[in-house]
Amino acid sequence: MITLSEFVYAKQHQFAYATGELSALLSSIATAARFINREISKAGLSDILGFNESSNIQGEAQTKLDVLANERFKKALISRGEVAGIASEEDDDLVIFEGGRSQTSKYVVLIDPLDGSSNIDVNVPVGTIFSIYRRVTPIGQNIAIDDFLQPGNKQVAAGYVLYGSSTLLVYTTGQGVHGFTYEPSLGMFCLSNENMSFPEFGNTYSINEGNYLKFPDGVKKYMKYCQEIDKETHRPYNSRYIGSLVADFHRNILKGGIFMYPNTASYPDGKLRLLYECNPVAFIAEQAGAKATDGFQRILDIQPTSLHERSPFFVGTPSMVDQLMHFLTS
Ligand SMILES: O=P(O)(O)OC[C@H]1O[C@](O)(COP(=O)(O)O)[C@@H](O)[C@@H]1O
Ligand SMILES: [Mg+2]
Ligand SMILES: [Mg+2]
Repeated sequence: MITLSEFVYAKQHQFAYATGELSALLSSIATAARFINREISKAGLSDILGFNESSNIQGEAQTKLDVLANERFKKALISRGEVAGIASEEDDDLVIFEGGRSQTSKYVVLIDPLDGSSNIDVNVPVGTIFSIYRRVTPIGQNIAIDDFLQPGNKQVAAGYVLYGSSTLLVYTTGQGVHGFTYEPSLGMFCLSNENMSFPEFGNTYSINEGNYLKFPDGVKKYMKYCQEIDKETHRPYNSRYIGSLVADFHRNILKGGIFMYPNTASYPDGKLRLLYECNPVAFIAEQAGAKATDGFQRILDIQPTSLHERSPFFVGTPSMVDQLMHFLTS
């Protein structure tokens, strides 16, 4: 078995930047993920379920696990010298690390500490999503918002952790997508899925059909297309929706398929957050041979303007995204 740090070390010559920095960053994320995995696996026996008496800047009630995961990832990233600061779904503003780090450390991390919060209390898979950039502000100056508002095509690494029937950490640095399964008796993430790639063909569509009446016409037409009977094109497709982006995406990267969260009447700009949900998942998707768009442009080319901005998100098997785009643009 090859552990995460052994694999990253062996591959470090592929990482465009200084030796060891990436493995340090990934191992701090793995450390926090191990802790969260332990808390989730025994959640029913502890008081970790339910809501905290707080809400985040998006007005969403924070679950206790949202808050715990946020604190745990911050603690793990602060303990490393490479990170100058982070932005998190659960923090209204940037978290600039002290002790000179803001002037000297090279990386910033954007994170969704707990993805799929609505599924925590019902024992359905949830995740963590992270995105890593090199700072643009010169060393010696304090990092600022511009270091975080970089387009997704500038990411140096991205990944997710899926806390499911088994726990996986999946990441990319732009040289393919690799998955590591948590081995509890070793307490380590071990290589289980090297060079992951989307199957060429997909027959699963994933969308919250409960919002059907609120969807743009193009999305409604595409859903009808998915539901039509046509043996030649393997339709009707299967409809699968877990309600945790990480879990829905992970199923599709293994089996093929398309995930869609359009703009709706309730979320005119979409629900998912560009910086710490759409961009990292889009980077992984493209590295695995898939496509990711907001319905008009490549997600990774969007120039962000605010930390918690939302975006419509369509990601998956290229032929399925192309078919959707045909309905969205015609
Ligand atoms: O319940 P809805 O509206 O379908 O939304 C589900 C989506 O919202 C999310 O839960 C948002 O993420 P958070 O749980 O991190 O806020 C996604 O994981 C998921 O894809
Ligand atoms: Mg999320
Ligand atoms: Mg979240």
